[in-house]
Amino acid sequence: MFDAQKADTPREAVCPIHAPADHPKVKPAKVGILLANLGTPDATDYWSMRRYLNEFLSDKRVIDYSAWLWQPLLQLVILTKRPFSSGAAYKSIWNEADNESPLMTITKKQTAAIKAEMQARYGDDVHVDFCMRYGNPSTKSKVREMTEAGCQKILFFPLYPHYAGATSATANDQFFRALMAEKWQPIARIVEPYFEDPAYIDALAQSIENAYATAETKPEMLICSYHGVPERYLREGDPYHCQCQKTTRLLKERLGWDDTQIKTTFQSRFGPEEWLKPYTVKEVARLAEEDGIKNIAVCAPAFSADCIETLEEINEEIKESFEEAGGEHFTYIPCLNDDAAHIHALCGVIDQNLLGWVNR
Ligand SMILES: C=CC1=C(C)c2cc3[nH]c(cc4nc(cc5[nH]c(cc1n2)c(C)c5CCC(=O)O)C(CCC(=O)O)=C4C)c(C)c3C=C
Ligand SMILES: [Fe+2]
Ligand SMILES: [Fe+2]
Repeated sequence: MFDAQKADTPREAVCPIHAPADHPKVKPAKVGILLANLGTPDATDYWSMRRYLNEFLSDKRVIDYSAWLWQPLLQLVILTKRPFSSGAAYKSIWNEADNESPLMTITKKQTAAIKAEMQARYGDDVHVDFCMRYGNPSTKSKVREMTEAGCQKILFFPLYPHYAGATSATANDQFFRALMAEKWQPIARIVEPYFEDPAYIDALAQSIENAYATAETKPEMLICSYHGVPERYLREGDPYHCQCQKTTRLLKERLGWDDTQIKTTFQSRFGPEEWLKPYTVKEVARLAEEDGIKNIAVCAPAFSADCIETLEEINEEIKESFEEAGGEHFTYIPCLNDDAAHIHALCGVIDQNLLGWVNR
């Protein structure tokens, strides 16, 4: 005799007497771990670039101007030109072998490594996958897949060490929108920013120590170049700037350095507003011209994976700016990507957030 009081899950509590014969099959409960990154174009041609940039730059969390003012400018001016220039920049770093952008390739590798680690710890109780905020694979499609696979709980993990409205918050918004479409909404948790996590700081420090140990000539200064946001966002309450400054401080302390050896800068300014300063592209030129610094290293702690902003903007444009100003040696230190120490740090963050949901 069916006993609803003894049923383990609410789905089992569907009374067999009253449930119709075609009642959806109940799947064993699983926990979904959904990693999220920004998104990237599907290809470098004009229309693929336009679709991607349109979705990205129409997001009010990214550009918060009134749609009445912004949309005509975006559709009629920016999206007629930028898809060409950005497409050319993507072309210079494109992963031709897999016909995808580096951000996509690296996110796949990170997901596979985290999946292996999580399954070793928790077996088939966990289901690991990734989605993107813009473009493919969409957040909505992955939430659907996870629910379909029997995930009654989902841990959503935006792969940004720092909180910013333009990154973590908009990824979370998209996740919540996806949940709105679910008939039986899974229980959800969101992972908080992990920039202070000692294992993340340690992984960053190790990558810097390795780069310094193998550099031809030891860099005189390390530039921590973070993606910028309009300076106004800080005044309006976005904590991103403070979290970046703190990351550099924690890194400096972990490396046992002083203020002359490490510096915070911000890159990727877009549009006419003032963004967070100093701007990386100007600061590296100033260091070479005014301070006579010949040898620098640049790392990008705001990015969990190498992408257009690091491989093209830092390692091509910013490098050029340094060299044109008289700099001689420019070392780009890659993002943590799928380094073992990074995967270990990310899995540690996931473990903390799974407490009470799974047993080892
Ligand atoms: C225009 C406003 C933008 C804000 C604000 C912004 C914040 C922001 N972005 C990242 C991370 C990434 N941005 C990437 C690309 C990218 N960013 C913008 C604009 C803003 N970003 C544009 C227009 C683009 C596309 C490329 C271009 O045309 O210049 C990427 C890389 C994606 C890839 O496919 O490689 C990442 C990652 C952070 C962390 C951030 C604020 C904290
Ligand atoms: Fe960006
Ligand atoms: Fe850029």
